[in-house]
Amino acid sequence: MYKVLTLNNIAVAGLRRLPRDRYEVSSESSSPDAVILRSHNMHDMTIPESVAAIGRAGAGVNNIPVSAMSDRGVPVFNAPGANANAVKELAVAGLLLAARNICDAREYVKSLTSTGDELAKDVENGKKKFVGFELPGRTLGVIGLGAIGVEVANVALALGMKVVGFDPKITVKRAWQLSSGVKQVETLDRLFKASDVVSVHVPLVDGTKGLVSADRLSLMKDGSVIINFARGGVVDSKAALQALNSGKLHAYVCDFPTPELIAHPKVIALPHLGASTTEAEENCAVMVAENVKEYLENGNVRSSVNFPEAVIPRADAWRITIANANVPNMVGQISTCLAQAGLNIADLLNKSMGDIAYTIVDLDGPVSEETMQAIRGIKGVLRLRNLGKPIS
Ligand SMILES: NC(=O)c1ccc[n+]([C@@H]2O[C@H](COP(=O)([O-])OP(=O)(O)OC[C@H]3O[C@@H](n4cnc5c(N)ncnc54)[C@H](O)[C@@H]3O)[C@@H](O)[C@H]2O)c1
Ligand SMILES: O=C(O)CC[C@@H](O)C(=O)O
Repeated sequence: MYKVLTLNNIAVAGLRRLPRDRYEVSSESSSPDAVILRSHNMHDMTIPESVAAIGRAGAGVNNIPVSAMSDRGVPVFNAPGANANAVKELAVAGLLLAARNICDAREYVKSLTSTGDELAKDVENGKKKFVGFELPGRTLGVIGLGAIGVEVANVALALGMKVVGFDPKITVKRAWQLSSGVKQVETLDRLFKASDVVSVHVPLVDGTKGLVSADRLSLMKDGSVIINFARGGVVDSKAALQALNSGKLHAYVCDFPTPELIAHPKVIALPHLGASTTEAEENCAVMVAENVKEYLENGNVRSSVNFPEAVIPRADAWRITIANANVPNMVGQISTCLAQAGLNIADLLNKSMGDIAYTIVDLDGPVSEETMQAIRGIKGVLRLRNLGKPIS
């Protein structure tokens, strides 16, 4: 029986992918084989040694100690693209909320107590305070052209906007998806100078902390808009508040409220709602449950943020998997241990990503505990798993 600890509500459609005859899924477990979560902060918890895999039912992994897990030979899986449409739709909604002053206008209408002709007068008199702007001809700058950024850029073009994008590490897959109408800019400063609206879609890592800074905001035209459905830390919120006060910014739309942001009348803050649709929650849960199951049962790695993609279809063989430091002669030493035990290798795959290498070995006989100990003793081996024969 595999034990899976859930740290947030995970859509039932995903949990159903973990059959009850083989999986015990619970929100309390002291020795789980895997953890599945959404935004729970794992940095503050002690992660049991039993954990062999972590699955993030979403895109961002800044709530998970990924580097510490790599040191332990534990893959962290996420669900790339599974919530991109949901975030795109909310980013576009945010753009329209800001452009047409919809939140303030709604507040105004809610405040009206008049009726009949008086109400009609209040409506007509009040609306001049909420005159907005239209999108065609305005420029949207998209920072981060990944699963979400590409969708936001493409839909903005369809709405008649000019779109400029910045992503020095755009993948070939995303470049193919990006409309040819999106203009690439070479530097962030150029993007800020060119844009009426900037939307950020980058992960929160050291290099993106405070990326939307006072200096960059100062390059924008007066009355610009920042949209942040990435992470709170990507925008220097003090600088954003100052820019709102000076009129440099017309609005700051963000999914990550702080008391200061909530208190400001020009901030449109939402409760981390980007991925909160039934469809996105199900897509993420299904993708991550499938990938965690595939790793637990077959050792295959798909969509991990710290492990290389590594898949060997399951044959009628005994399988071991080894996560190790990406240094020379590891496969040689592992093969020697197996040869000394008289085991014949039927198939072997060795892949690496950064400092981590991962090896799947299919053998024509079972691996004894003694051989497992010998492999575990090789310097650089981080984690060894004996998966036996496939579950029939
Ligand atoms: N509000 C929400 O509910 C919600 C939902 C999903 C994702 N997110 C956030 O959005 C982020 C992006 O999601 P995604 O699915 O598009 O991820 P993704 O990995 O597909 O795309 C991220 C892109 O950012 C680029 N990038 C990284 N650093 C950059 C930098 N300094 N400058 C420019 N580009 C840079 C990468 O090359 C990549 O193409 C996630 O990491 C997460 O933090 C929030
Ligand atoms: O799980 C959520 O609701 C938010 C997910 C989102 O922040 C992500 O990074 O995918």
